[in-house]
Amino acid sequence: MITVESLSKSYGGFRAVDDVSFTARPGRVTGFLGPNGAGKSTTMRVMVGLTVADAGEVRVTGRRFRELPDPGREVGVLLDASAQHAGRTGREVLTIAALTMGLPRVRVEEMLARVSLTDDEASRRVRNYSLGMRQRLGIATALLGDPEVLILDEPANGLDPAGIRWMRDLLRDFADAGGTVLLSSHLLHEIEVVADDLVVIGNGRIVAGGSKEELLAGAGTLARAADGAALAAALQGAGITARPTSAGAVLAEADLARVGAAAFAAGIALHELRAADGAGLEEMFLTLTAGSQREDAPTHSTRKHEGAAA
Ligand SMILES: Nc1ncnc2c1ncn2[C@@H]1O[C@H](COP(=O)(O)OP(=O)(O)OP(=O)(O)O)[C@@H](O)[C@H]1O
Repeated sequence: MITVESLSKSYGGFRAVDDVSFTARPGRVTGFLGPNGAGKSTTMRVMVGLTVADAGEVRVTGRRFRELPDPGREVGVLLDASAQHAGRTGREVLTIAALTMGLPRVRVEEMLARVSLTDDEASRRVRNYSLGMRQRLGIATALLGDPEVLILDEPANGLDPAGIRWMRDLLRDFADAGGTVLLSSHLLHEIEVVADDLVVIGNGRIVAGGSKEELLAGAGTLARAADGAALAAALQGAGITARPTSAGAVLAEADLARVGAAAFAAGIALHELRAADGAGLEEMFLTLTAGSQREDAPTHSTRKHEGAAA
């Protein structure tokens, strides 16, 4: 369990994190979602004691991080996969971490196997690792102490599609075994597939939170017709809040039957009518974080890091 209460952090006069509160629960994968610069990394750094908050506090398994007697065995952390010492081999990185935590060396080999780093790769220096290999090594370090909680900042960066699938399965298994997972991303699709709960942050403030089902249920109905503008106008005429999406459809805040009936009454043939699901979630994400998006146009594939995948 991770509990964040009224957390605030400013840099100079700039409020990077503004009165943020949320909970990440055991047995669930919680996706921490927001555009670049929203405050995700700052919040996570405060969680693990790397940044001091101005106000509020974070409890991990009931205690502040600095009060945990054996933090590596309770919380697995991956904030920056490139922060490992470049001159050490992957196996050395894990061995040092294992020794620090008082774990047997056999655990190192177990973790290398768990993250699919081969013997040859484990013997290479980290400076020669690809970003995806660094992420795998970072995950291995996070899992080393068999923690209850995982805190991962953009863990899918640099992973290829098979690696992203592997990461999802790993996080799912971890949560299904009763663990708490908090993972951040600025890519909605990456989070949408794996997360049970979502916390959306924009401009340092929480703008939405809840289970994915709850958020999807509030996402409405997606309808498409030859003339999207005419459809939106007809739905609005019927008292339904409706707006065109970036993909040329209309997103309506009403159930399927009401939207279908309104289109029928207006003599508009629908090409598509379905629960908004992911499309609605994407619209919701862009709307909720509109004030903090860097681009006016809804660019869905904003990729900060090389190799980041949707
Ligand atoms: N040490 C610092 N000094 C000054 N400003 C900072 C510092 N760290 C973060 N910020 C600012 O705080 C804001 C939030 O940054 P943060 O890294 O938490 O965002 P983020 O949501 O993790 O973004 P991204 O998805 O791009 O990683 C940004 O505007 C950033 O420039």
